[in-house]
Amino acid sequence: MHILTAAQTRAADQATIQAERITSTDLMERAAMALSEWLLDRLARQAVHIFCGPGNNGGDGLVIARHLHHAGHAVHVWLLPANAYSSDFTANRQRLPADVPCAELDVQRLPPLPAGAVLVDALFGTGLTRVLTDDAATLVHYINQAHLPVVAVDIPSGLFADAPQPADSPVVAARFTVSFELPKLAFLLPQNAQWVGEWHLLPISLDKKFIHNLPVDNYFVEAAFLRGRLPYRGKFSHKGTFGHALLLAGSKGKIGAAVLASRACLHAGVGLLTTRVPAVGYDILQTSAPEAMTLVDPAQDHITELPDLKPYAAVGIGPGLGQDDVSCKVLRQLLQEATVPLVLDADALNLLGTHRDILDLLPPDTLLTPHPKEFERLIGEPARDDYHRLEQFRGFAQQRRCYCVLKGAYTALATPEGVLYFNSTGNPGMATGGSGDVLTGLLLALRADKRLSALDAALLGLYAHGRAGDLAALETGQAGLVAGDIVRFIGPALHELTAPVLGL
Ligand SMILES: NC(=O)C1=CN([C@@H]2O[C@H](COP(=O)(O)OP(=O)(O)OC[C@H]3O[C@@H](n4cnc5c(N)ncnc54)[C@H](OP(=O)(O)O)[C@@H]3O)[C@@H](O)[C@H]2O)[C@@H](O)CC1
Ligand SMILES: Nc1ncnc2c1ncn2[C@@H]1O[C@H](COP(=O)(O)OP(=O)(O)O)[C@@H](O)[C@H]1O
Ligand SMILES: [K+]
Repeated sequence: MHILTAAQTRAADQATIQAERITSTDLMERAAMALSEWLLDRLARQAVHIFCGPGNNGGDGLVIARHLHHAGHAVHVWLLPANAYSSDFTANRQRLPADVPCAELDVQRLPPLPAGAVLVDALFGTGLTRVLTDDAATLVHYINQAHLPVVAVDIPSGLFADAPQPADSPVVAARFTVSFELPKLAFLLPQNAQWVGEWHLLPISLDKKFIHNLPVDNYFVEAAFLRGRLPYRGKFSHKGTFGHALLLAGSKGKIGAAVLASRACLHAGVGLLTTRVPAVGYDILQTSAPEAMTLVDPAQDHITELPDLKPYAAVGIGPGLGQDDVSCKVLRQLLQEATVPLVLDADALNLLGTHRDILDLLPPDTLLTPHPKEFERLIGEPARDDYHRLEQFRGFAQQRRCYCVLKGAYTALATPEGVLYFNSTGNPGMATGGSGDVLTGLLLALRADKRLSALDAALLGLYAHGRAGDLAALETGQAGLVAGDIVRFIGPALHELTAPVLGL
């Protein structure tokens, strides 16, 4: 799915209006009708108080008021006074049945809101041009202080769709944000979670062709985008077909990371896996991942030597590696000698951050999987906010010609071309030690599979990792989920994305 800017969203509205030969009032009716139905599916008998601004977001609120009223709900409409109103606002103000209570707000004397009411925030949407002040700001504080459930129409009022706002700007804190057709960048960033709440998208048949042709550099990745991209396993395949991966992982006290990454790699369909561990990990790995071949390092506690790379189709390094100087030498040598795809995680990334000269050795198309703290160490500069971090991230992938992952609730992938793909799967149960090691193993298996491009391997891996976590959580609950549970569901998650055998 494309992630559009506010300006592109407006253009898509206009294109739809022209292509379908409808009026903007018709499109508003369609959008607000969909939102009314969303509300009607969830409302019991609560009174609904709808706050409407002067533009089309407020117009949506008026349409919603009409539909809820016709459905028999007690609705109160509150209008924010303004000098000018959009024409669709005015049209729908006239269409509001006379028996719906509707009043202009006097922000000096705001009415008490009844306990148990549901609030609908239709003050400002994508037309927000500046930070809210004066009456609008007072109203936002009043809504937030009511501590009642708020449903935001399109976007919480006061929040920019695709840019940061100054700290302490007034923004409605919604429990639900219900938007139309496509997600907004603002929904995907941790700094906005307190306002956006749980977000939902409603289809309103915007012009697909127009949207498809818009130049975008942010995408939201769902199953439909990936389904069928993982090639099926041909009848006469053998283990060589799926590649032989090498994993360098583990140090004393962190052999579990090597185990988790190895098991994930095996469950993701790798043909053969060799895992290099220090001697302390030999028994552990052979017992807990017997399908992996173990290549024991001469040193007891850290990996100190790089094995011959010739047999391998891809190499992963980092989980539980530690940051010993000798391991750093191994990393340096790997970057200098490798001619196959690389996956770098955890301590491999931390080592790149502390030995910045090795960064210049990164082979093109290397896949790096930092979480935000590791990313900060990697680039050596803290981000001002989540938007700034995304731009650092995009710039890093472009400058280093690599694929970089930024892990989180909506894990992002940046490509060497500077395009960002946000993953849609995963849940907070995965915020548990070892989940990232599982991702590394999974990605390593897909990078060892020569049938997949670097981009497809990364996108499929991120999606399948989150999906496996979602399937696991159905069984364990989120709190009960541990990283090993994710491994058990990698197979089913990948199966959902696999092309049908000889499918047309
Ligand atoms: N996407 C879709 O597919 C569809 C979208 N639709 C809906 O349209 C919404 C966009 O509507 P919109 O363009 O009329 O803008 P909106 O958000 O109502 O605000 C504009 C008004 O606010 C004002 N204003 C701005 N900033 C301000 C500030 N800081 N403080 C005070 N005032 C401020 C601005 O005035 P001005 O900047 O000129 O002073 C103007 O009066 C969109 O979010 C969705 O709900 C559906 O109906 C159809 C399908
Ligand atoms: N709230 C969340 N929602 C979805 N996925 C999450 C969430 N928290 C963590 N994850 C996922 O779990 C993994 C955690 O990785 P990482 O922080 O490297 O863990 P570790 O170092 O313990 O292995 C990442 O893939 C991340 O996207
Ligand atoms: K709104």
